[in-house]
Amino acid sequence: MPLLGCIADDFTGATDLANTLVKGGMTAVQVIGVPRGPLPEADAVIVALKSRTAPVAEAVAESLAACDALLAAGARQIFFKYCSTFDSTDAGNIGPVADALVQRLGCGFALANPAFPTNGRTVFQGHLFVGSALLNESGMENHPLTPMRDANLVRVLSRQTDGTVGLVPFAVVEQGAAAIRRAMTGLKESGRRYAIVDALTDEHLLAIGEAAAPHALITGGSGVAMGLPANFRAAGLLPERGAAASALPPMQGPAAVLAGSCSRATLGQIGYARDHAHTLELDVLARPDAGALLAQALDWAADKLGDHPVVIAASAPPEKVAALQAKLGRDAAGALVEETLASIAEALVARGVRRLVVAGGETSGAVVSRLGVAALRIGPEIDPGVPWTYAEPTGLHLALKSGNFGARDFFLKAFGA
Ligand SMILES: Nc1ncnc2c1ncn2[C@@H]1O[C@H](COP(=O)(O)OP(=O)(O)O)[C@@H](O)[C@H]1O
Ligand SMILES: O=C(O)[C@@H](O)C(=O)COP(=O)(O)O
Repeated sequence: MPLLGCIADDFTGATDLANTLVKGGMTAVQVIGVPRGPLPEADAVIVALKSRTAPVAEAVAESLAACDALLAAGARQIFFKYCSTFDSTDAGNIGPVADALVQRLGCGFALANPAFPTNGRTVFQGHLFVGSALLNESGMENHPLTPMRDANLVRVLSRQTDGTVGLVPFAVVEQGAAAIRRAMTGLKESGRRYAIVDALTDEHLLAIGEAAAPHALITGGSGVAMGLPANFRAAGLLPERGAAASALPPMQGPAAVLAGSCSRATLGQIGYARDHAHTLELDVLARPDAGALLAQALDWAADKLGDHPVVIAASAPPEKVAALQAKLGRDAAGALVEETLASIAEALVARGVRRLVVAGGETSGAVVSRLGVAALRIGPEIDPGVPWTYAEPTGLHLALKSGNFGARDFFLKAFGA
């Protein structure tokens, strides 16, 4: 019976959250899509949805179905995981999904906190920073699907909900868990449905997690989940599990990287890979045809597959992304690239690839769905927020890298190359 039931709005986000919980000593399994049968045995079950950019009604319906399955399995607390850069549009989907969950759980209130200080995401006076830049000056203003043009999360979330949004500011968070809990209770009693909670450090996140122990619903990035294992331990529900929480079968076999993220970090990682691995950069704009791009990639990879990774990227800088979107429309451009990379993944696995890194949340969703993966067991961390996973029933090792995560050498380092 899971202690914590999680609903993640994309697949990389789900592994990021699972990774945090495993590091905190919980066993965690990521299931792909709304569970249809019995849930796997784990302290935390993370349902990975591809709902971040889905139509609002679909995102809400799937999230509620996931919530119902988790509650039916006995989950004691629900966590709604979204991006540490609050990826969403004014239409949603963070607000509408959170609204639906608040209503389903009858809790009237939830905190909202995307901070992830280890990866440079902090929240101060309700404003989200990426490193030293405000969110809207961090490169996220150019995201292909969810451009973030306002760093004030109170405002951003207010535009997505008919509830009201308050703030638990830094000065309160600094005082620790009891003060944070009092502030959240005060906001709830004054009619606020949400509180954006400031956090600059892991200590802040641990205090927020402790303060939220009695909450039915927590919403945020993986950072705010850091404090949750201790709550279950303090309640006598979670035994000490040590390293057993992240053990996976041994990894071996041909290696590949597929990149569909156009984030600054991923573009940098592709730049590094150019000098250290066989790297193919697909020119989707010149040839917007999934079948032709698949044929090109397979032809190129034919004599290169082996223990040293091959890297195949559709990623492009903002002006090229904008040009493809102008030609095809935003959603069709994204769907074409996702279809292309999913087909390449399927063909590479058929040709023997056993270890695969996928860069990008939407991209990972497309690839994992195509590969027929039902669940991911979480293994050791490669870089903050990105673990190796073991995909069942396919027996592949997969690392789903959030677009913005990972060091510049991530695509080599993941394979020890
Ligand atoms: N060259 C390109 N032109 C237009 N869109 C692209 C291109 N390359 C990738 N995309 C799309 O951009 C989106 C990137 O989103 P995602 O995979 O979630 O990355 P991130 O993790 O950085 O958010 C995907 O829908 C992908 O298909
Ligand atoms: O919280 C995060 O930043 C990640 O877990 C995440 O959700 C990233 O999504 P993508 O950048 O779309 O991979």
